[in-house]
Amino acid sequence: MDSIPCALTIAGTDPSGGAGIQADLKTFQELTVYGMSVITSVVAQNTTGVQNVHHLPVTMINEQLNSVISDMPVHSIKTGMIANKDMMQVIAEHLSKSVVNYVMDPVMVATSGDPLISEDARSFLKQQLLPLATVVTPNIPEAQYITGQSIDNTSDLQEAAFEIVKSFGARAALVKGGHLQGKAVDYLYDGNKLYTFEAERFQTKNTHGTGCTYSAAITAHLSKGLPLYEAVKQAKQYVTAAIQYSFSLGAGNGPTNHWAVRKERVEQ
Ligand SMILES: Nc1ncnc2c1ncn2[C@@H]1O[C@H](COP(=O)(O)OP(=O)(O)OP(=O)(O)O)[C@@H](O)[C@H]1O
Ligand SMILES: Cc1ncc(COP(=O)(O)O)c(N)n1
Repeated sequence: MDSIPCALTIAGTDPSGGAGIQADLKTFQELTVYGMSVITSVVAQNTTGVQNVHHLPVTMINEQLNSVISDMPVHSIKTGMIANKDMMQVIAEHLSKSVVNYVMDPVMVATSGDPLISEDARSFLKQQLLPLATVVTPNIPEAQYITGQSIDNTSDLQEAAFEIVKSFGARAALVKGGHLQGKAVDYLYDGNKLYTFEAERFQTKNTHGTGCTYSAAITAHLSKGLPLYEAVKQAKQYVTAAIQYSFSLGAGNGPTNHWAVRKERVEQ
């Protein structure tokens, strides 16, 4: 491996800086990983919701991928918002040739409730992209869509993690319990073992970009060569601190705080 760990995010943008490409690059930077990005859609959004979306032509997404892959070392890849099936097809072609870890955040809807991908993209994601993933990181609505089962408690979360690996072909599934009550519990199933990651729940509405931050932190740790369990463990610590100290910025759901982890490290 080259001396500098390098990670690539393929996702949409957030000009307010809380989610999407911007959240991913902040996370990579904070975790001392060299960050690179391929933009799928330019999204006019902020803490209150999505105002407009402009999808880049598929040829442009393909060319961005070629530019990065032909020249730069890529030690891990994450995908976030991929709005339509055509985009997914071209991204899947690149991913199927790649041998590096692939973290799939199956982004479907923003925290604000605005849909971010089309119906046909959802089904393509489930059938074609999921089997390529080293780990997929659905929240509850996304895990419900993938499995077709409702998730009301932690035992349903565990079942969903098993199901996504056994029936849908992801190598591992991290099903996130952020949308339940009580402790913030997530389950990772890697085909052999089920792991539990538990943290205190903070009473805050400022959760814009938590899913992006978490999956980007996992990607960063994987590009440093950490095994999956350790990468998720450290990423959970990162996202928990980023939520604990999240910013009350904007009129809606404020963003996560990427300095929080550094601040905690300094204070220890
Ligand atoms: N209020 C909270 N306090 C502590 N941890 C939380 C809180 N809300 C969510 N989490 C944790 O944050 C991570 C992201 O989980 P969540 O289920 O919210 O993902 P998501 O829905 O994809 O995020 P997003 O809000 O960006 O769409 C998980 O580890 C979850 O347990
Ligand atoms: C470009 C982009 N990607 C992902 C999300 C989801 O993040 P969240 O659910 O936290 O709003 C988003 N809002 N925008």
